[in-house]
Amino acid sequence: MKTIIVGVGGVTNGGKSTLSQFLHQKIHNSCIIAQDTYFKDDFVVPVDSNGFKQYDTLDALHMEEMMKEVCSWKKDPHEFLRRRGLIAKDSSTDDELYVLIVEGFLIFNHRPLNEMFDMRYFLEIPYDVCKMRRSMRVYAPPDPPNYFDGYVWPMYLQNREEMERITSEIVFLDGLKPKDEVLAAVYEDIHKEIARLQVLSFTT
Ligand SMILES: Nc1ncnc2c1ncn2[C@@H]1O[C@H](COP(=O)(O)OP(=O)(O)O)[C@@H](O)[C@H]1O
Ligand SMILES: O=C(O)c1ccc[n+]([C@@H]2O[C@H](COP(=O)([O-])O)[C@@H](O)[C@H]2O)c1
Repeated sequence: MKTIIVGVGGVTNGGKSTLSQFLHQKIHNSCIIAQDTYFKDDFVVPVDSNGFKQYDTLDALHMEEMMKEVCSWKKDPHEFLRRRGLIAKDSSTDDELYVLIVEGFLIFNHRPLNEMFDMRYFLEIPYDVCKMRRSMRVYAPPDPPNYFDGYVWPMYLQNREEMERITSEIVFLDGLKPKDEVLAAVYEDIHKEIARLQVLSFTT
C-alpha cells in the first residue's frame, strides 16, 4: 500500500477549499481533512488587547483532534474511507494507493502536522483581493467591523513568517490565476507523483 499526504495551505479565501474539492473529485481513493472544522467554540477563544477574537492562531483550533484524524487515516486509509462512506469495497489490495488532502490556513505552522506532508502547496493572493473575497463570505461568528485590517491580515503576515521559518519545501501558487489553471497545474503535479509511486511498486 502506498500513501501520499498533500497539504493545501494558504491565506484566507486564497482558494484552498476550491482546490481541495477539485483534487478530491479527480483523484481515486482520496479524501479531505479540513482544518476549519476544528475551530474551538467561540466562548473559549480569547480576545486580544483591541477586542478582536483571536481566531487566527493554532490555539483557536483543536489540533490534537485533527492530528488524531490524520494519524487514523495514515494507519488504515482503506478503513478510514470505508467509515466515511467513500469506498464500497470491504477489502483492499496491496498495490492500492491512497491520497489524503489536508487543507487549512495554518496547516504548515503546526510542526507535527507539517512533518507528515509529502507535498505542500500554499495559495497566495494580494491584500486587496483577499479583503474583497473575505468581505463576501460569512463566518460563524461573522467578522466584526475592521476585523480584516485590525486582526486577520496582520495575523496572516505573522503566521506566514513563522511558517517560512519552519519549512522551505512549499510550492507557492498564485491564487489570482484563473481557477482552471491553478487546479490543473496542481493536479498534474500530484498525478506525476502518483505515477512515480505506482511504477516503483511494480519494480520493487
Ligand atoms: N483562482 C481563483 N480565481 C478567482 N476566484 C477564486 C479562485 N479560487 C477560489 N476563488 C473564489 O474565492 C472564494 C474563496 O475560495 P475558497 O476556496 O473558499 O478559499 P479558502 O478555502 O482558501 O478560504 C470563493 O468564492 C471561490 O469561488
Ligand atoms: O469556521 C469557523 O468556525 C470560524 C470562526 C471564526 C473565524 N473563522 C475564520 O476562518 C479563517 C480561516 O478559514 P479560511 O477558510 O478563510 O482560510 C480565519 O481567518 C478565521 O478568522 C472561522
